[in-house]
Amino acid sequence: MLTGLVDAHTHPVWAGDRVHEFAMKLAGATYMDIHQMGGGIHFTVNNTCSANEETLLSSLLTRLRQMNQSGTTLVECKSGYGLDLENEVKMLRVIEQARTRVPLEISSTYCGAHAVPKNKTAEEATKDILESHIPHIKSLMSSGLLRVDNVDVFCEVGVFDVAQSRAILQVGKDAGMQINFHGEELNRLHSAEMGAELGAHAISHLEEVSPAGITAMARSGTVAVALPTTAYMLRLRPPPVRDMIQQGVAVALGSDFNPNAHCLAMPIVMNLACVMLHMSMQEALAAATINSAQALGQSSMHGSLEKGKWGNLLLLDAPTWEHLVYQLGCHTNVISAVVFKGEVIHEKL
Ligand SMILES: N=CN[C@@H](CCC(=O)O)C(=O)O
Ligand SMILES: [Zn+2]
Repeated sequence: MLTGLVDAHTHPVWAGDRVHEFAMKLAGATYMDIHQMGGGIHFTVNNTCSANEETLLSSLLTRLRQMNQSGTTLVECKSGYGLDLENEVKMLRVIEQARTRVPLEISSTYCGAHAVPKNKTAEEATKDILESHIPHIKSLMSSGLLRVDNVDVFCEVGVFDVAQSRAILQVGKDAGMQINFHGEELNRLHSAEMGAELGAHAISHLEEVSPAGITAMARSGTVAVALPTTAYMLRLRPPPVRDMIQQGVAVALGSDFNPNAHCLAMPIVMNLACVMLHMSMQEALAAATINSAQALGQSSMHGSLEKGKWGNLLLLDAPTWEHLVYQLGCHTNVISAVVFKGEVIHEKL
């Protein structure tokens, strides 16, 4: 028996797959080549803006149920393929509706600063987010129509710079959201230091984090969310997880499920973390449970089997728990049942 898995970073609300971009990347295109050509996030934004709420909800529920069957009992879900206020709120509403339809806990994230919309500069988009998006979302939160747990930005060259990201994250925090953002993925911008200074709960990616950034995160108690599927798909240098652990940073794991990294299964992520990020199986288990719960500010009720916490657990059909990590791609055979809040919600056929 193991505690339920916690997926600390996903983008599960979208329409239109990007299998054609997988082919382009295999032929040598980089993530940013495709993004700058108007593909990548922009391709998904076009398709997601054209989709209605019912279509988005239906595909989201299918994805969440697949996560359930792979052992996930708490998952972070981002908006970020709307970019304009109307479509960002549409995505957040879809996530809100999913909360009562699937037996798993959702931590929702407003990620309106996921890319710069085609008709705006980054500066204009930042102003729009600060003056229009966040105040509107805050009012929906106050009136009980939406619960939004986290605020996110993609802080990257060609997307939002450190000053713009700082402003968005601070205003999101002031509106009652936890700071949890994409930093130091493709270029070293020292956003880890900025996030630590703002008291970020978590920073994801961190492939390019500096030693000073690691020290700052250790000091502020900011959780590092490592995303091995992204480093694998994009053939990036993996984040320096060993240095982080040694410096006392809690490392969590996320599937980063999105049209670029189509992986819903935390046991696969744990295997990749062991091989690519040099984590032990015990470290990967802590990262995919209690540390991920901490990244989402939910470790008091999730992430371990303890008196007073939710009864979220996996029953395994294997000689030892390590088989969940070791049997790459066979996790649905290894998991014989998933229990959420004390109820069996999935059983192996
Ligand atoms: N890096 C930014 N965001 C996502 C990718 C989203 C996409 O490519 O659609 C990530 O975490 O990997
Ligand atoms: Zn992401």
